[in-house]
Amino acid sequence: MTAQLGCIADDFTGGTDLAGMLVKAGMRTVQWIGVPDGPLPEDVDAVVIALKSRTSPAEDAVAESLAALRWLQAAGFQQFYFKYCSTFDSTPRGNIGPVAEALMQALDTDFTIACPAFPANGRTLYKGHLFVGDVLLKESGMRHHPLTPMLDANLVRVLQQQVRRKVGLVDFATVSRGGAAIRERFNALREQGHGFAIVDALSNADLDAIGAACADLPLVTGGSGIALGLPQNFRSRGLLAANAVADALPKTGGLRAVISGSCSVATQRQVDVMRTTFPSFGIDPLRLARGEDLVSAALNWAGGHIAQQPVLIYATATPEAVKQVQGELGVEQAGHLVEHALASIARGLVEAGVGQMIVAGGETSGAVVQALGVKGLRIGPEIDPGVPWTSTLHDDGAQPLALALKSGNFGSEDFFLKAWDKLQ
Ligand SMILES: Nc1ncnc2c1ncn2[C@@H]1O[C@H](COP(=O)(O)OP(=O)(O)O)[C@@H](O)[C@H]1O
Ligand SMILES: O=C(O)[C@@H](O)C(=O)COP(=O)(O)O
Repeated sequence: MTAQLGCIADDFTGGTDLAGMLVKAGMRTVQWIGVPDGPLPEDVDAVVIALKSRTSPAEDAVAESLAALRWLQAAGFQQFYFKYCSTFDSTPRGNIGPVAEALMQALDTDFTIACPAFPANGRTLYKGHLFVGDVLLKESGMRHHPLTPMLDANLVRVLQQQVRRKVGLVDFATVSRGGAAIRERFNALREQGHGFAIVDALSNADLDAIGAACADLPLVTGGSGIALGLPQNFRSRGLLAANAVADALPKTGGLRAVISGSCSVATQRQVDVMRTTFPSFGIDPLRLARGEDLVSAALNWAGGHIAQQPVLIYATATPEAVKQVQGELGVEQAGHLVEHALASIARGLVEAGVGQMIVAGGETSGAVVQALGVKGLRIGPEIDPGVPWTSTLHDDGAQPLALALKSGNFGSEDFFLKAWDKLQ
């Protein structure tokens, strides 16, 4: 049996996070970059179509998500999943709400959940409030995100600003009573006219219970955590092969590089740690804006170091530095300028023999993967929760590239140092 869960992710790191979770839970999963132009491969239980729609204009995000949904429906998928960030990255305009509502309408369903919880990475929800580690979302590093600063932790309120349908809550008291109680609450909310339920979750056991309660929902929306609980629904209906886990990657060699465009607290730390022992090259957006050819400069510099050891090329900066750059260039212009430069550098590095590359940052990964012309990814072993190694899929027999698309917020501080060992 194939084609059980059809997923749409709003960015590429989020896509690999979700795909890695599904592989871990026993679903054979392929990730496509953008809407596929071919048929569904055989023996695939889940497909993740990764879009770069998190920060695009809402109408573009909706149109792309609907195109992805149409492909998944044509491929025979029955249940659908909209994956967004575990820190609910969005602006008051969206895109979580508008995309979710458009998918509901296309699927002719009047109810879904919204649950970004990912306890293994410290994202928990209590009484509708999202915590990142020990603090509320609005007190976490996400308040300084360059593109989607999150200033409110109450997700009922945040989502309500983005949608027409009413948003309700399934609180922890209900979640802790298990799948049947959660399903009852879904029904009650639906009868009261709610279209969305924010669902509390503090642990993986809660995610399992929520997953069980979602077995019959045509559309589930959330972070990657909820994906832990869904495969069991297909397994208990006899729809998954018994020993389906396949996280082995083809062998890749080549030179090693890290490209970092995330400015998250976690990535700043990871960049600092790598800089202390490995050659590194910083990209200054203001110099880019003045027209300096930092792409060639970075590639020339890398050529002198990379044969001996992994190199780091980064735009990662503190919130103060980012604010100053954005003040001079504008938020979007600064983002695009940096993403474009890092993507060109990544392409140059691959042309120069890089075969194993880590990219930090969702938007940054999107730009890099598009510049490399990557169409699909096979999912490999997990480096840290939410970040698997992947290898690029090619239909022309080309040598695959090992890619780790690291969500800005994820990974231990030695992530850029330890990740390579997981490829052996
Ligand atoms: N020094 C900088 N100044 C301004 N913007 C930057 C700087 N460095 C990176 N950026 C931009 O910040 C954004 C970071 O987003 P992203 O790559 O998604 O990281 P994350 O995964 O942490 O959200 C990108 O658009 C990137 O180009
Ligand atoms: O759910 C998550 O936190 C991640 O999978 C994710 O979406 C990553 O986004 P970025 O932080 O923009 O990399």
